[in-house]
Amino acid sequence: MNESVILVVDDERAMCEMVQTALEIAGHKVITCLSADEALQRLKEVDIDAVLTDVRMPGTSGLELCQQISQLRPDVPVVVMTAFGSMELAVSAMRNGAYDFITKPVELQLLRMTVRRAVERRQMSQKIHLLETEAQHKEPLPELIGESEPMLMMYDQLRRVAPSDASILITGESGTGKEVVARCIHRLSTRAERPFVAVNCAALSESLLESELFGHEKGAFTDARTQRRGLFLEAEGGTLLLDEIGDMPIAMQVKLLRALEEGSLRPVGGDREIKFNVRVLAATHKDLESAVDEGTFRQDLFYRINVIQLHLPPLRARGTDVLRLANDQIQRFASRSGKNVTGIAAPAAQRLLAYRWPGNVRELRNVMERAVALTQHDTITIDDLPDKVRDHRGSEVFIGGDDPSELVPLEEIERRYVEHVLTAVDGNRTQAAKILGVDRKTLYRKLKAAEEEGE
Ligand SMILES: Nc1ncnc2c1ncn2[C@@H]1O[C@H](COP(=O)(O)OP(=O)(O)OP(=O)(O)O)[C@@H](O)[C@H]1O
Repeated sequence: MNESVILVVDDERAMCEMVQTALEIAGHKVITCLSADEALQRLKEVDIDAVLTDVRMPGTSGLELCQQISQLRPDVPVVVMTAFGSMELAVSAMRNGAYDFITKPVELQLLRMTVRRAVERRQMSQKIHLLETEAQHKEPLPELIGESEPMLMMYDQLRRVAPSDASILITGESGTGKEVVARCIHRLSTRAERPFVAVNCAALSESLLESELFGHEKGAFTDARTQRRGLFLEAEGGTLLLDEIGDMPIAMQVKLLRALEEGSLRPVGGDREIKFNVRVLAATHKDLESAVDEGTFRQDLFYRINVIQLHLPPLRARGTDVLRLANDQIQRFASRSGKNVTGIAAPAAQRLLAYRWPGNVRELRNVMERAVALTQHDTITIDDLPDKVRDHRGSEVFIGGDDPSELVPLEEIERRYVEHVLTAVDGNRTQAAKILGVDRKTLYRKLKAAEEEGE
């Protein structure tokens, strides 16, 4: 049992001291309070494992204290000390949420036993809660396919951050599923019943982007024949995803930051400020920190949107998720086209695992759509795969032939081998690091370098 903290509440100082000594001998840490109000304050400040309280006290009574703790901190067990013979008081304390009672004069052996039981109960229920939330956090999410270790870690993080209102920056290569993740955050947030709106900041010129986001008044510019509300106001109460934020023109970045800081915007051509209540998510495949260094992305905006970062691993780091995703796509495309295709033949599966997927899940989807359309079998074969996938030799060949033009640098061999090991262990980095004989930090560094190279 870890060292536990017991809060002892009694208006008699001598009683507090006696109980304190007895419990400290038993290895507990003890905090004493002379009133219930002081105890409630301490409960807010310190992680208390159990409370031991007198019932009759001036001001807030021990019974009221039981009631308040059972509402505010139902996880903290309360043991009441009642005078010998006042059984009714003990019963009403239990009705008010007390966990147990002991009678005064306190028998020290019994006191220690009762307190130990209360502490054990709390630690047990904490453990159960932890296990329950861990299990829940690691469960896959319905929108996302993938059970590899890096994806499970991402789901865990996503579930933790979704309910808060914080800005989240979703990073990852193109086609890794950043928009799907943004929708998922919205669904798990308190804003789920309100709109989710996404805009691609790279697709619009600066002036169009401003009117797209903030709206415009009628006649604000040549084409503005009618008034437009803009996406911020369309997303009112909900979530706005600013996709490809790394490509937002710098002048627009200034206007966006101002709007985010003030929680209000001014439509193009308008002269009034309109308040909005929108959670902003941003996504990018670019390294924004480097963009800040290069002066193409404003540092103040970076800090504003990067409160929490969720990183999506590239598909090549997700082990056998490639096959899970491929099978899902096959099912979709087969049922759409009415073809009877049910899976992937083993040699084709090997090629899918070896290929680097620079376009990630989007590229895989296109490859599977084509394969389902082409195949004349009930499983996808090597012949149904495009040349780039079929001919990719990936990690099968570590050393080329004798032809010097086929030989590759040592670094490339290392990268291929790291990927090969990661695929074999289904993306489990701890296991991969063990096999490779490096610590996890070194492995992370190597993966990051490989990821940057792949971009
Ligand atoms: N884990 C996943 N499970 C199922 N489908 C996925 C997953 N990840 C991505 N997809 C699908 O892959 C396609 C690309 O995903 P998405 O548009 O979210 O990627 P992105 O990272 O936002 O790309 P870009 O950076 O180019 O905007 C979509 O059709 C999406 O539904």
